[in-house]
Amino acid sequence: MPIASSELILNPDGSIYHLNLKPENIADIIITVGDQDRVAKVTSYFDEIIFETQKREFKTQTGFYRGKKMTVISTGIGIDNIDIVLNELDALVNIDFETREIKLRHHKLNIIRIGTSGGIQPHAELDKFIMSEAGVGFDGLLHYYKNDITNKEATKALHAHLKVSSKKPEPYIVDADPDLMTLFNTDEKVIPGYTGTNLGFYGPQGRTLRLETEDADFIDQLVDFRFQDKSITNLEMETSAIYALSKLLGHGALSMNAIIANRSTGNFSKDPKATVDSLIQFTLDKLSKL
Ligand SMILES: O=P(O)(O)O[C@H]1O[C@H](CO)[C@@H](O)[C@H]1O
Ligand SMILES: O=c1cc[nH]c(=O)[nH]1
Repeated sequence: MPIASSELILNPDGSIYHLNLKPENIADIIITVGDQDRVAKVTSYFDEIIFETQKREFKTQTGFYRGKKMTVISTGIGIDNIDIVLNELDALVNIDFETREIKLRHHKLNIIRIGTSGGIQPHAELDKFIMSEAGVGFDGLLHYYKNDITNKEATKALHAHLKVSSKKPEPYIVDADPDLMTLFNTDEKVIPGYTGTNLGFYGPQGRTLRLETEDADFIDQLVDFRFQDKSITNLEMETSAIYALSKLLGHGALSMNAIIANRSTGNFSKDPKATVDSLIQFTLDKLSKL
């Protein structure tokens, strides 16, 4: 059955609705960044850029780094944009836009996020790189999809540990791609950890400016959580959904996080741009060996 034009929406030029991309515009290695200005920072290290486009916050450039074809795309901030970016990237490789049918042979992408994040454990120090071994989702997106892809033991341990308002979405934990983790984990610069993802920067990450939060000890509860030898090291706003949708759609995913704030010490990086630049170069070097 062809997918209806209200569901798979194509622009008049045949590109997909939000991303403005056609299947031939993307590589199998996809780097996602939140900030649209970070796209050009990544591709400034490319040997060649062969394609670029932008619609809203979704800026894309495709090119070659050390002979490897890669696409860099900005997702903007938040889980809602990840739902769009992951579904549309998958459609580009796994749905035939002419027939609107799902292709018989599955095409796998490797999706690597280069993001910024706030450390919540003392060892998630400013300007370090956290490799997310798992995404801990407080956002609820996964519950809108039929799924059986969570790390069940870790999720169960988190449910037993957390004491928060029942009005909040049920948290879920999804593991990173093991092959991508092996590629990135061989470097002393990398700190492995579980990355908490939530649907806001202030209240949902336990920040109070003028508003009081419900569950005032939420971050303390996250700091104290342990599963085997794992702890939640950092918080940001995309990783859990990237991991969840990648796993559901059969793609590999890994999230790399530049720690620019540390919530346990109350400090912010003196030079976040330099830290992000260093993570970009580190990630590109690793991906050139994929
Ligand atoms: O720097 P990026 O990749 O946008 O990531 C982090 O920064 C934004 C919040 O400032 C959120 O998107 C969060 O996940
Ligand atoms: O604390 C932080 C820092 C960056 N991004 C976030 O989402 N949280």
